[in-house]
Amino acid sequence: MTRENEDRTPSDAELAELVYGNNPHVGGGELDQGMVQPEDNPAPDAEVIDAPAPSADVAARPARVIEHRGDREVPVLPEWLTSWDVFVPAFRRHAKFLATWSAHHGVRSPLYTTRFLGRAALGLGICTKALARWVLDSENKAKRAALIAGAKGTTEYKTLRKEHADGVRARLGGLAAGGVLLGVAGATINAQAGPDGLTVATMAAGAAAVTGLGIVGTRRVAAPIAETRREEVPPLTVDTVTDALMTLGLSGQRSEVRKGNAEIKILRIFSTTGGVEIHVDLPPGATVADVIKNKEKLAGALRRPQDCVWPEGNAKAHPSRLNLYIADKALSERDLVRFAYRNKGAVNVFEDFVIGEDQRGRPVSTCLMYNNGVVGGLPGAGKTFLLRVLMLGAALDPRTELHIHEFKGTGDLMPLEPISHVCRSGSDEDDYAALLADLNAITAEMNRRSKIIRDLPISVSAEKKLTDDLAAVGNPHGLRPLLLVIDESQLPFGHKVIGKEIVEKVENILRLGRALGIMVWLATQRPSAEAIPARISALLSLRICLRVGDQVTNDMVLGTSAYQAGRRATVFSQEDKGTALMLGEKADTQLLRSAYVDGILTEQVVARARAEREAKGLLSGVAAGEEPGDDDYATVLDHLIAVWPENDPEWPNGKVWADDLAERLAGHIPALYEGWDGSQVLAAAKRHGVTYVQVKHHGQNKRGLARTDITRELTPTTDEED
Ligand SMILES: Nc1ncnc2c1ncn2[C@@H]1O[C@H](COP(=O)(O)OP(=O)(O)OP(=O)(O)O)[C@@H](O)[C@H]1O
Repeated sequence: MTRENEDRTPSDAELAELVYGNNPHVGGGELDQGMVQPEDNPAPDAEVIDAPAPSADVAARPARVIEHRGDREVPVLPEWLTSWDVFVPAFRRHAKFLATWSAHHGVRSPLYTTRFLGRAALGLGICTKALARWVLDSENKAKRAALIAGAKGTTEYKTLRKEHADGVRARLGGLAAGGVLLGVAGATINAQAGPDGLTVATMAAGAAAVTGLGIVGTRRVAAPIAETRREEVPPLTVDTVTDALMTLGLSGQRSEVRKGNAEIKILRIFSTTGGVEIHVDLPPGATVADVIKNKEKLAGALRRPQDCVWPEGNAKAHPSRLNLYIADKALSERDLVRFAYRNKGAVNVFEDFVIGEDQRGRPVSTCLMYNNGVVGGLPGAGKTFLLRVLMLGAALDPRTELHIHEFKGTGDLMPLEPISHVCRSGSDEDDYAALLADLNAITAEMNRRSKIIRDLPISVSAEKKLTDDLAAVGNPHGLRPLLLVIDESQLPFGHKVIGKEIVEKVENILRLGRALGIMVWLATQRPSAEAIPARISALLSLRICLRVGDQVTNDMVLGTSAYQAGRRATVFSQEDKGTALMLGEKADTQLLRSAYVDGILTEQVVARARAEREAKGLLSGVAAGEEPGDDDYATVLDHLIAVWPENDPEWPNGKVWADDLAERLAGHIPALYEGWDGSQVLAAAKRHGVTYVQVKHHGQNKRGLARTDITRELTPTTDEED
């Protein structure tokens, strides 16, 4: 629709008024980045369709575009002079180059000297020959010979010969005079400065002569004296970077056109911590995502390993502003990342804490509270180490209650037992049962918290969630942050008997526990649909993907189409241990090199954390000796015998229905067996080699177990006794 008052094209003055409004800071001709330049964009000839009429109100407001004028400040000093972080690495890099360059050529200097003397000898030959030719006027020899041949027998012949002889004599005289002059100069120096002065002067003249002759000889040979190492890596100049970006065919919809490439603008190239940074404006139509997708090609074109080339966007500028960071060292060649809290420092789980660094060595932080997460990666990629970093962060907030279930069975997380409420390692039936029991307990705690928080007045709990203040040490409701960690989650989730129930319970905790201060972290080496069922995956807000083998696994951890979008943890090599892509903390994926925390350091930090918990009376569960630790190796068979007397009067034939046994177990250790039915008891017994039997009782025939089968299984064989 065309409005009445827009039937005519606005004049330049009107356009300027529209754009500037009455902004006192913007002068008449000061249109800048993002603004319409009247001379560049003459008023359109066509009708303006549906353009809003400038109401007095709008015209009075400065146009929105003015807010995006860009940075008009010009840095006074270069960054390396104002930033210690930039200066030190740049200085180190140059000093290292100078030192290695000097050593390289110093070692070869005898070779260079010999080569130069050889070339000086060649130069001497060249100069002597040239002098002889000058004295004998060899240049004109052919011309002279022709003249002389033509004038043979005439007086002119004699004249010509005489002229030549005179010329030669004169030049010889000149040479002799030069010699005499040299002699006189020598005698004068001798008289003035003595024999030592003469020696010095002779040597200086000799050195000058040898240098001169060497230069003459070198010019003839046309090969450099010094051996320069051919640079494998081209320097980062405007041309090399532009050429490399050109290979990506950025704005070309049709690759043969690529006209936008002409508009790649390199804005700055400068040294920064650990490398070089390049700011680029990509051609219109291309975005940083296009470059990130083609990182591999770009690295190839820059002749650098992929993990040295890090393209990033600059959200503050515009989607086509590329900040390209080229690291000096590949990730795997860098030093291990130190744990920021190794010796001192506390963590508040409601705030960010440092878990590692990124490709530029900048600290990477995360906040555990109100987040649930997953760590995925191939075996040996560094999952357990990463989990340890997260758990130590939680441990250093003495309020946090740790519930650790590690199903790999290697005890990697057991160093955290002294501060944990629950800490188990292994994948026996009782470990699965213990997880289920713990999930039940956490669910009960979750329900308790939800009631407490619901009943709190708004003035105390405005957001109706567990806050830092509500969880303060000594709060009357016993509210504490709670961290549940399940390492190798594919095992309990895939458990034939109780797997489904575990998944349901975890899903429920993920869904409702977040706001109530319950944080869940899963780790798996097989991030398949079984390891992280879709309903659970959808509830995980932080995703950390270490090295994975294929696109499917990559996308399981980082989300659908992550691989397509260039977020590829498949590019990490075996050496990139502890290096991951992290999604969730920022709008886009972040690279994370996690801090290196081995068993010894874990123990040290745990000792510190335990001391603080002890001092504040915050030890609970296994750490406080309230629950059996994981050195209780009893299995379901031991528990069955405990509830099954040898001569059970009710079951005289030594066989009992499974349902009855389930009830007895639940009464004996409710934390483990609460809610079990007969089939779970039979499945658990089967894992320990005891199969079911049919049991007739009171006229009914049901599945059950025979006590003798259990005792046989529990009796050590002769070999074991040995
Ligand atoms: N952040 C790190 N920096 C350097 N090296 C690391 C880092 N994290 C782990 N590593 C190295 O990688 C090895 C394997 O780590 P980890 O045990 O965490 O792997 P994993 O993925 O849990 O393996 P698996 O799935 O087999 O249990 C460690 O022994 C350690 O040497």
